Amino acid sequence: MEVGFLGLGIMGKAMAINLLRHGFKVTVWNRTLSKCEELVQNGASVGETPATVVKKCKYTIAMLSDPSAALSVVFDKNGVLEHINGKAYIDMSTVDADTSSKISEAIKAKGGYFLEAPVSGSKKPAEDGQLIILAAGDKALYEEALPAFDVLGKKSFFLGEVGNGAKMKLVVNMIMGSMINAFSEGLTLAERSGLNPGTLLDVLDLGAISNGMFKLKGPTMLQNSYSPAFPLKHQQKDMRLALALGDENAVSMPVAAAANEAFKKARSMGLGDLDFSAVHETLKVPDHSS
Ligand SMILES: NC(=O)C1=CN([C@@H]2O[C@H](COP(=O)(O)OP(=O)(O)OC[C@H]3O[C@@H](n4cnc5c(N)ncnc54)[C@H](OP(=O)(O)O)[C@@H]3O)[C@@H](O)[C@H]2O)C=CC1
Ligand SMILES: O=CCCC(=O)O
Repeated sequence: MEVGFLGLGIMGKAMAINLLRHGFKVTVWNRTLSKCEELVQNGASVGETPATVVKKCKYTIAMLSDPSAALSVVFDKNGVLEHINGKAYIDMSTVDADTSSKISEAIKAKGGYFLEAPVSGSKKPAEDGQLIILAAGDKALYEEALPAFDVLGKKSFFLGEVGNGAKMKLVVNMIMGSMINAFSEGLTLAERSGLNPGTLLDVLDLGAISNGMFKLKGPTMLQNSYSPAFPLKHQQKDMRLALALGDENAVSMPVAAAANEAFKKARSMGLGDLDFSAVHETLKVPDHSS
């Protein structure tokens, strides 16, 4: 199976390498061209623009930072739309349902096929082919894409009409962003009240709220180490988009709103490119209010 791959950031690079390792022929494109070099060393070809990749490949996957990047790669000059007639486009970026629907409508109007397929799971699951794929849109395309999804992920869900994958992803990340803030507050409270936060990690791990994220991020947060697996700026984008979904549906989300403020504060402190667990640093800023 020959696939195109647009966007070689933390996730896209790992996913494209995985496809190559499993025998897929992959043609890559990235806005910053130098990031294609490592993929070429792994056997990929390079396309000069999104349009040339789509022209060459029957299926093209995208993994881009946010709604504005996802729209630009499709609609701009030399973008996906130029050669989409008869071709398939699978956008795995985390965006909102409106963005996904705009892309879907434009692609279908030009005679192409569209599936949204955002993922749960971060850098390591991407490297290991252990993502959770949240697909929606063209069911026939979903079935054709399963050989690729089986390499990229441990489980794929088909969620119905375009937008449902985006919404599911935003709900999951809204929960995750709220949880990391509660966790960070707990670590800080333990430390400031004279407890050993390492012992708190052990206690949490034995109880009902034990989870993979606390296990993975707890030790590195205690070391103030935030090498990016999931960049904080993307987590804040997901909180913002999830809160907008809450607005549309009149769902009150005070916990998520507070978590979003913490991520915004972290971004204002210049931490946007670090891992999302760097939100922990916001609690270290002295509070002069008392
Ligand atoms: N990291 C993670 O753990 C996870 C991330 N996601 C989601 O996956 C997507 C990618 O995340 P991740 O790989 O971490 O992000 P990165 O920031 O590492 O990569 C972003 C990619 O988008 C490209 N890009 C950004 N703006 C534009 C633009 N205007 N035009 C074209 N290309 C653009 C970047 O190109 P360039 O190299 O030129 O900057 C890069 O290839 C995001 O939507 C994120 O929310 C989903 C699950 C987990
Ligand atoms: O969008 C990023 C999600 C990260 C994760 O699921 O661990």
